[in-house]
Amino acid sequence: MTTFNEYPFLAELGIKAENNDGVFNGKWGGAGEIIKCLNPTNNKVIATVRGAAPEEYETCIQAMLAAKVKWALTPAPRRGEIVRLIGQAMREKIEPLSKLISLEMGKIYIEAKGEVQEFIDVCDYATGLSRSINGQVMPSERPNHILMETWNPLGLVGIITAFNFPCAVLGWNAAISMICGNVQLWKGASTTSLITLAVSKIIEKVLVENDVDPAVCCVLIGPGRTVGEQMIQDKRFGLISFTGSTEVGRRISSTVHGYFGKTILELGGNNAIVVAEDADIELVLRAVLFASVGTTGQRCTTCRRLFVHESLYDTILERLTKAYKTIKIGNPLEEGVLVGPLHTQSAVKEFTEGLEEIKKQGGKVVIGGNKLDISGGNFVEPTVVAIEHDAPIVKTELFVPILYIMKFKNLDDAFAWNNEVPQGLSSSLFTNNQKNIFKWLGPTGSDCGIVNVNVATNGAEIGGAFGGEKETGGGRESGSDSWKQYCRRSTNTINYGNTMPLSQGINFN
Ligand SMILES: NC(=O)c1ccc[n+]([C@@H]2O[C@H](COP(=O)([O-])OP(=O)(O)OC[C@H]3O[C@@H](n4cnc5c(N)ncnc54)[C@H](O)[C@@H]3O)[C@@H](O)[C@H]2O)c1
Repeated sequence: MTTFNEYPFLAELGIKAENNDGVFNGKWGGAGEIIKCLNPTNNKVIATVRGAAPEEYETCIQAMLAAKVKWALTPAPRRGEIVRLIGQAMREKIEPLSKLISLEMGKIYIEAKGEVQEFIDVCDYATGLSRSINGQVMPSERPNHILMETWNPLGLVGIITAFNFPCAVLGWNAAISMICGNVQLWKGASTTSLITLAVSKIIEKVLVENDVDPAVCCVLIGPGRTVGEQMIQDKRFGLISFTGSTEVGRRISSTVHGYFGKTILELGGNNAIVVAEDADIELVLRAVLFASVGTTGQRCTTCRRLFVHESLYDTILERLTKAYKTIKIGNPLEEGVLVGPLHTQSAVKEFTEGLEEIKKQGGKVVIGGNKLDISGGNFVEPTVVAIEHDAPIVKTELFVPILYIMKFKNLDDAFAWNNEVPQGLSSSLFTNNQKNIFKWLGPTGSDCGIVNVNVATNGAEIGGAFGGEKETGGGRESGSDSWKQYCRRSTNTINYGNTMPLSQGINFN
């Protein structure tokens, strides 16, 4: 028995109560394991999906290979128009899709809607970009020669995504990859299979209605250990774009780089906010609350470490504690709720075991710290812990709403603490002092991929390149020049003269 009938919006997205097909190779199928899609608010089954059987993998690859050339030869602005129509189709389904994201992933409705909006925004961005992806022309040292570069598609792109952004991360990748002329295979997290299905159906409809081979966007639903492994070991992919944990990212890096394949790796974060002596406290409090409890602490950019100047520490701790007390925890589809459940029961275990370890390492719970018994779901209290900056646990990413708060005297120490962890995704400094700002942005400042001032660590806009350094993987997605990663660059020298001068003045006669 599923709880499907309680959610009328599922039918609007083309989802059935049982045995939804979990493979799309231009046609829908699925002959593998049955996946039960759970609602983290009560751990009841919403619907079931039949995942991919191992042999169905090759049917996707063959369909993609068959679709590849025509798509690569379609003019980029036409590809951009298709992406625009996908964005439009997502706009039309924003309400049911956002409800599904809340239901299956567990984030609150307004954040889910923001996630779909992000997908739409990146489609609009990619549409514009489809008329401006360009190479350079450089001056040649030889007479009657032109030196330039061209950017061509990579062919097959594999996109493996995490549970926490089950819709937007596909958009970041697929919209840009499509305008670059690639065909894609998407494997979402199996715990968010219904979202993968719903988004794929929206894309399929646009492709079919516009006479594009729907195998341009194929889908395989199934676990990482089967489907994911098949993808990362397949040299036919020009790129594997992976979003997920550093642990799995390490496996992907060693496998794909082992055959000199290309990757985009968007891995774990351990993000800090540094509050300088002259910071605007009102801004700090608003930013810290959103950054530490938003998405129940399950954003890669969640603020996990808060370094506060000693002169502000007591005030900030007191006001933050007050604010934490007012947070409404509950069903993410209910208005007014700010914190939904954790995504899985194993995340609840990570929370409780994490807190035990924190206490062993000298951490003191200031507020929160408990598992909550609400409707049989995966609820926990957002938690603040006072601890030393260099406790080993502070250097790991616990993917739950636990915020570490630490006091500093000297801003240089706080900058060093920001950089002392293995991860390097996002960081923010709160200050009104321009010397602090430029130091933070400069060579001895934050070593992260995202370095902010007076805004939270999370909530990035799509126009910038998103990603991080060190164990966050080094990849960049979405805006700026991230599109280049979805292309093969060639440098071209063209001789339009009648002689053969050699570079570096070499005379070879
Ligand atoms: N840097 C970023 O942009 C970013 C964004 C979102 C999430 N994340 C990170 O993702 C993590 C949370 O997500 P998660 O728990 O879904 O991560 P995860 O690593 O457990 O899973 C991510 C994806 O990898 C697949 N996978 C697992 N094993 C695989 C294998 N051997 N081969 C191929 N694929 C495999 C999973 O099925 C899933 O689709 C956190 O660490 C978070 O910081 C990073």
